[in-house]
Amino acid sequence: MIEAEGLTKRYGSKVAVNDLSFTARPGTVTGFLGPNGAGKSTTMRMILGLDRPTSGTVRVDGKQYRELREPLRTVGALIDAKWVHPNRSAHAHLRWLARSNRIPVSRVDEVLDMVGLGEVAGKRAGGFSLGMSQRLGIAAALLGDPKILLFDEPVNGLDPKASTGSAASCAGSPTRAAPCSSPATCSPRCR
Ligand SMILES: Nc1ncnc2c1ncn2[C@@H]1O[C@H](COP(=O)(O)OP(=O)(O)OP(=O)(O)O)[C@@H](O)[C@H]1O
Repeated sequence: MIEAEGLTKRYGSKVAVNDLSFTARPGTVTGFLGPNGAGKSTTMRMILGLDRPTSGTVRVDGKQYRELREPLRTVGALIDAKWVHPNRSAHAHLRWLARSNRIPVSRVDEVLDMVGLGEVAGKRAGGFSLGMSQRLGIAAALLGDPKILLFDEPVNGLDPKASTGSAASCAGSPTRAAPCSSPATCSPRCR
């Protein structure tokens, strides 16, 4: 579960997120909807401790992200698919993530196969297309088999087959709309 209370982020005089409160409950697909610049990515970065709120709190399973001992086992995230050292192979990138969270290295091969990158596991991530990078980011999010997955525009660059695949798996999930607490935030039913 993710719980935000009065979450606010200002960059100088710019208010990126204004007094946002919401609960993203287990077994639901919760979406952040809003125009460009509405504060969706900033909200996700605050959930993951990559941005510090100006005020308010956000907790993942009752804790701040930085308090999670092996965070990849609780929450898997894809925020920026190009955040990978370009000279590392897909396998090497996932290996260090796995080791940092005491995840068996055997899991690296599993998630690479899941996202269809098994055949290019040894290739430099810097040479990947956007869609391949997105797949690698999704593999990283799945690495710790977490209960919570947090994705920022995950189908950017994915081919129709991959995009439809994610929609199909979504269609089978139990979903429930959570209350909207800000114009920029709501929880649509999975379509
Ligand atoms: N590091 C930063 N420094 C200054 N302003 C920032 C910073 N990060 C984001 N902003 C500003 O905060 C606002 C919200 O940005 P954010 O990236 O969260 O929007 P978004 O809803 O994810 O947009 P998009 O749909 O285009 O991805 C924007 O006005 C943006 O310019």
